Formats: sequence, structure tokens, C-alpha cells
Amino acid sequence: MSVFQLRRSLLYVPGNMPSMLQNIPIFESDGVMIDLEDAVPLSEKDAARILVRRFLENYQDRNKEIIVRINALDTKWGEDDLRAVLPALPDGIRLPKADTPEIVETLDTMLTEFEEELGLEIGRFKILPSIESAEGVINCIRTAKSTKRLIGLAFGAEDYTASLEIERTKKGEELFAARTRVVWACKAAGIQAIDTIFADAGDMEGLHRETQLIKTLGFSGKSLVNPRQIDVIHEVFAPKQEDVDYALQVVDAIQKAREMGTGVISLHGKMVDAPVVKRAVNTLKTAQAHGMIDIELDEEVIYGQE
Ligand SMILES: CC(C)(COP(=O)(O)OP(=O)(O)OC[C@H]1O[C@@H](n2cnc3c(N)ncnc32)[C@H](O)[C@@H]1OP(=O)(O)O)[C@@H](O)C(=O)NCCC(=O)NCCSC(=O)C[C@@](O)(CC(=O)O)C(=O)O
Ligand SMILES: [Mg+2]
Repeated sequence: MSVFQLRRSLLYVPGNMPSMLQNIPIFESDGVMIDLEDAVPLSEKDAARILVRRFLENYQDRNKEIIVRINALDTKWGEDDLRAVLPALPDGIRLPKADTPEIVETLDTMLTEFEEELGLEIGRFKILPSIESAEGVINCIRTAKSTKRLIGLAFGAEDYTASLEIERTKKGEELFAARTRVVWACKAAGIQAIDTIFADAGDMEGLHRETQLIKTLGFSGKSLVNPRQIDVIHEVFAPKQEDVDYALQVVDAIQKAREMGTGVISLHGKMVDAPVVKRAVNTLKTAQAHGMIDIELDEEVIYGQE
């Protein structure tokens, strides 16, 4: 059974803060996004990219996914950021303000050139574009299919609400349509949807509520601003034991149904058919990724394919 990569928690770490960078190895997030963009003041842009490169060169035993958020490619820093950090081999680049598929394609081409220059496999560096404006949301369906390098699309609600000239609320009603569209784009392209930050690092209840909501919508994880947010996210994304047990029963039941020559069966009085089985398999894959179960799932047998 394939195990999809967990990206529940991607923690931003400002690239100009040595005291924060040095703790990256001990954070229990699934990944970190070292930031050269908005967390870094203009006066420190040049120093930060050198600091990040040195940090990555010394961080040899990587224990989590490392993504660097560069400055946008239409700024005077974006290309220098790439040139500085790529030789230190981050796993991927988060591209802010990815308003169009064309800007992601430009980054794709630049990464290919850097890979050739550095003698690396083409496609080694992944891309996580940020959808954080009205234009970005409108174009995200094409952006999600713009290159094979994409690990997902990340929604950025702070810039998105600024672009709409509205306030961001904790309830998040103003974000619903954009979040939904980003999820559709990602699911249609077979990549992950990563939700925006929750800025109030002291409000764990609010974070819990928002994470529950975005999980329900189909996001795979969230960007974070503070290490204290990691446990809350992981708790919400952990599959519940009762759901895993039920998914195992569903898989068992459908195989018995097939042996009886039918594609539908009743389990505890509820109908089990193909979509129910698909959801059960998703639950089991998630449980597998969380290390909760270790079983071989033969999807051809489960789905009844020849
Ligand atoms: C939020 C706050 C100020 C709270 O400060 P506080 O002082 O209350 O923090 P405390 O909890 O008291 O800190 C306790 C200890 O943890 C250390 N510590 C804290 N945070 C740490 C961390 N992130 N990494 C490593 N270490 C950390 C700290 O140094 C201290 O260490 P020590 O002194 O040794 O005890 C602080 O966390 C922080 O600056 N966060 C990063 C902010 C940032 O990167 N923003 C840019 C990315 S968002 C964006 O751009 C939006 C977006 O573009 C995209 C999108 O949505 O995806 C959009 O448009 O939407
Ligand atoms: Mg932003």
C-alpha cells in the first residue's frame, strides 16, 4: 500500500533569526518553511539568504521536509534567493504570490537550469505555490496543473483578504469560497492542499476549530507560525481509532460481498458500496501514514478490478 507524505504541519521559521533556525531539528512538525519573504525586513534580505544557506549546509541529518519561501520572482530578491539557497539543497521552494500558472512555469524553468548547473536530477526541487490573491484564486485550477514539480497549493489568507480589501475573521466565512476552490484545484490535479496560517498563536481553541473546518473541506495540512501550534494540528489530523476499525470492517465486508457476487452489502444496517469503500481505503492509508496500522491492502482486490 502506498503511504502518502504527511504534510499536516508546515512551520514558518523566519530566515533572519538564528535562534529560531537552530531549533528546526527539534520541532516535530512534518516540515518547515524557512521564510525569506514577509517575515524578513527589507534591510535584512541579503543577510538572511546567506544565513539560511549556511544553516542548511550544516543541517545534514534532515529529519523533516525543508521548504524555503523565496521572495516573489518579480522582486529584486527572488532570483538571488534561489541562487543562494539551492546549492544547500532544500526539498522545495514556496513561491509567494503565485497569481498565474505562468509565474510557476517560470520558476519551473529556473529550477531546471539550476539543477543542470548543480548536476542534480531534473525535478529534484519541488514547488509549493501560494494562492493569496483574487487573481491567484481565479487561476488556481490551471496553476495546480502547471508543472509536475508541485507538491500542492498553499492558501495564504492574510494576503488574500488584503487583496480583497476585507478583514480576516476567526470564523472565516470570508475565506470559504476561496478555500473550496483551492481544494478542488488540488484534488483535480492529484496534489495536496495546504491551508493558511492561524495568526493568533495564543488561541489554541480557535486553531483547533479552524483546523477541524479545513480538514473537513479536504486540506491535508496547515501552514503554522508558532511551534506551540504543532500538537493541536496533529491531534485534529490523527485518524480516530473507531474510524480505522470501521474502515477495516468495510474492506472486509466488501470482499465478502464480492465473493457473494454483489457490489453492495449492509454493515451494521448501513449501506456499503464503492464510494464508501474508497473513503475507507483513504482512512486506512491515512492511518498507515500515521503509523497506526501496518497492513497490506491490495486495492485491486478491494475495488474488485480484474
Ligand atoms: C507569531 C509570533 C510573532 C508569536 O511570537 P511569540 O513571542 O508570542 O512567541 P512565543 O510562543 O512566545 O515563542 C516561544 C519560543 O518559540 C520561539 N518561536 C516562536 N515562533 C517560532 C517560529 N515560527 N519558529 C521558530 N521558533 C519560534 C521563540 O523564539 C521563543 O523561543 P525562546 O525565546 O528560545 O523561548 C512568532 O511565533 C513568530 O514570529 N512566528 C513566525 C512568523 C512568520 O514567519 N510569519 C511569516 C509567515 S506567515 C505569512 O506570511 C502569511 C501568508 O503569506 C502565508 C500563509 O498563510 O501561509 C499569507 O498571506 O497568509
Ligand atoms: Mg502572504
